[in-house]
Amino acid sequence: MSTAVILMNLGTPAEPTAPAVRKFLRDFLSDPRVVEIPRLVWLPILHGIILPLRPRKIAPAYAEIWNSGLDGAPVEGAPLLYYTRRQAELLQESLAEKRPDIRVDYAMTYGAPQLEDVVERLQREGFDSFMVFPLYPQYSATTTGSIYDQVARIYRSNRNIPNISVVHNYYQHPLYVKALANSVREHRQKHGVADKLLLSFHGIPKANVDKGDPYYQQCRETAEHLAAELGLEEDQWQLCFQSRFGKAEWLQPYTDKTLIEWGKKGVGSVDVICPAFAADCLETIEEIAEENRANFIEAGGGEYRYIPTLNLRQDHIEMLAEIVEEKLPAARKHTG
Ligand SMILES: C=CC1=C(C)c2cc3[nH]c(cc4nc(cc5[nH]c(cc1n2)c(C)c5CCC(=O)O)C(CCC(=O)O)=C4C)c(C)c3C=C
Ligand SMILES: [Fe+2]
Ligand SMILES: [Fe+2]
Repeated sequence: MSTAVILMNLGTPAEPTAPAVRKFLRDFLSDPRVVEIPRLVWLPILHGIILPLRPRKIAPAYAEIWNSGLDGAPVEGAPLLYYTRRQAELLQESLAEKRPDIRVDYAMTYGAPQLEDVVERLQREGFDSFMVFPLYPQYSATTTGSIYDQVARIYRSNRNIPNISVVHNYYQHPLYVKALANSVREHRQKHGVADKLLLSFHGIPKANVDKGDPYYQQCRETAEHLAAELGLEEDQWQLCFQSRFGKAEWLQPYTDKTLIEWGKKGVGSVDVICPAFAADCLETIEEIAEENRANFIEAGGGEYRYIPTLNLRQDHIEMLAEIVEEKLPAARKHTG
């Protein structure tokens, strides 16, 4: 049996242009896992309002982060795609000694490379066992759930179904919490300790959680684990949700409103970390490191410092390697 691990993230436009952003958003926002509004209501809004307008607004933001990550970090093309490809390369190197039998590749839920194409290519090369590894520490039907749908599609279109497992979540993994804590500690060594640590997770509609999505609970626990690991008191940290989209209520408290409130109260300094993202991307570089900095400072806040996501940190790659080794024990069973 030859096994391949496929790292996955959400996807990003092919180019920082309005047509490419439109194509990406059409694919992404047509997924009923992402927007659960009935199709008859949602598709006219998507095609009549969002796709004609949003790409023109968002493309310049993508142009700003293209070929440059946080603070001009060396990146080729879109940061999310670049970091995911490099994570796959570094994970391959990290596994080389202990598990030279495992191939590491990557795919995106929306845009390229598509999971189905990657699996097909690897099957042609002789791989018959796959571990799909969504780089979402917390499970949500809107993200991880779509990846399960894509795996189900591969099952449906195959007679000889490949052996595929999916990593459901890893928010409780001790090495994940340790890597987050290390990133905060290293940041503090360089910049000092801020008055507050804001943990900003990507939001989802509140109704999804009311209907049973476990994402909120997993974010809460992640925040509590990290606060405990850092020895923070209740008033030193806050859990928040960012990137609200549309008119419905999303998970609260909202990141932008919290930072404005803190600015008005004259909070002297804040560190912001985004634990739900495995790589810096538009939602962190543009929305958190830039837009929300302006929100806080314009409202009267003092210093604002963004702590990069785990990206290519060695402890992040080692965490991925550890999860792969735990889930793919070298001693093979005699079934499946
Ligand atoms: C419309 C609803 C959305 C839900 C639900 C949602 C959940 C969700 N998203 C991420 C991570 C990422 N989101 C990214 C971009 C992005 N997300 C939405 C909307 C929803 N996300 C939009 C419309 C966009 C595109 C940008 C924009 O138009 O604002 C990205 C990629 C960013 C990039 O660099 O390309 C990531 C990653 C999570 C983790 C999540 C739920 C848990
Ligand atoms: Fe999103
Ligand atoms: Fe956004």
